[in-house]
Amino acid sequence: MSERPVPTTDTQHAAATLDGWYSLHDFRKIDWARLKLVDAEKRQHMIDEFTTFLASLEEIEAKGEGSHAFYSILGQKADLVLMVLRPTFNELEDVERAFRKTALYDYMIPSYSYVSVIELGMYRGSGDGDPYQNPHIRSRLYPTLPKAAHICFYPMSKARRDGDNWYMLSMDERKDLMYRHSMIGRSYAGKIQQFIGGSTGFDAWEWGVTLFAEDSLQFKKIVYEMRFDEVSAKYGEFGDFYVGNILPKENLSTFFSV
Ligand code: VOV
Repeated sequence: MSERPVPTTDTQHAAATLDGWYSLHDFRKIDWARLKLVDAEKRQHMIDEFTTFLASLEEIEAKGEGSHAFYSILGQKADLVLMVLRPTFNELEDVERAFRKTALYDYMIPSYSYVSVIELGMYRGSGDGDPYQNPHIRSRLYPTLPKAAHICFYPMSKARRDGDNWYMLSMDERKDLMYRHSMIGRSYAGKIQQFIGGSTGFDAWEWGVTLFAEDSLQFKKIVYEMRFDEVSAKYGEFGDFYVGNILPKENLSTFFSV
C-alpha cells in the first residue's frame, strides 16, 4: 500500500488531514416489477451468483486489503447500499466492474452514489512519530467496517455564507469548535461508530458521514444533539439521510423474494 506524506498543519488555512482508504457508497433501487417476472429457479441462480460476489469482497476484507458494508435502505430513496473501501480509485472501479457483471445488477437502478476518502482531521496534531505507522491511527484510516445492525449515511458541507463562513474562521476558532464537536461525539462511544469521508474535489458535498449502530434511535439522538453544537448549528449543511438494516448474504433469498 502506498503511504502518503506526513502532513504539516498550516495554522492559517486548511487543517491537515490524514487520508486512508478511498470510499464508494453505491445506492441502488431494485426493479421489483421486472424481478417478479423472473422464474424462481433463475432468480435463485442470480442470488447464488450475487452471494459469490459478496463472498469475494469478504475475502479481500479478511486479507486486510479493503472493507465493505452491505445494507438494505428504508424508504423510496434506495433499496440497498454497497459501501466499499479500497486503497485506490482503480480498485474501487474493479469492484464496480465485478458488481456490474452480476445478473442481479441488471435489475438494479442507480439512485445515488458518493465518493470520498476516509479522513482524520489533524486539528489536535497527531502525536509523536509518523502517524501512518501508528496502529491506532491505521485502524481508523484502514478500518474493517463494523457489521452493526444499522447504518446511517448523509453528505454534508460547512457553510460559506456571509457571516457564517467556516472557511474564513481562524485555525484556533476551528480547533475550539471541533474540540466541542469531538466531546459530543465521544459521549456516544460504544453506541455509534462514525466514519468521515473527505470529499472536497471528489463529490458534491465536502464530507460523507457514515454512522453504524446497534440501536437505530442513536442516529436521531446524536444528530439532534449535534444540531445544537455550533459546528452544526451555524456551519452544518446537510444532504439527504439514508438509513437501513444490515443485509447479510445469508438473508439475500428473503430480501429478494417477491
Ligand atoms: C461517534 C461520534 C463522533 C465522534 C467521536 C466524532 C469525533 C470527531 C473528531 C475528533 C473530529 C476531528 C478529527 C477527526 O477525527 O477527523 C471529527 C471530524 C468531523 N466530524 Fe465528527 N465525530 C462523531 C460524529 C459525527 C457526526 C454525527 C457528524 C455529522 C455532524 C452532524 O451534525 O450531524 C460528524 C461530522 C464530522 C465532520 C464533517 C468532520 C470533519 C470536519 C472538519 O472540518 O475537518 N461527526 N469528528
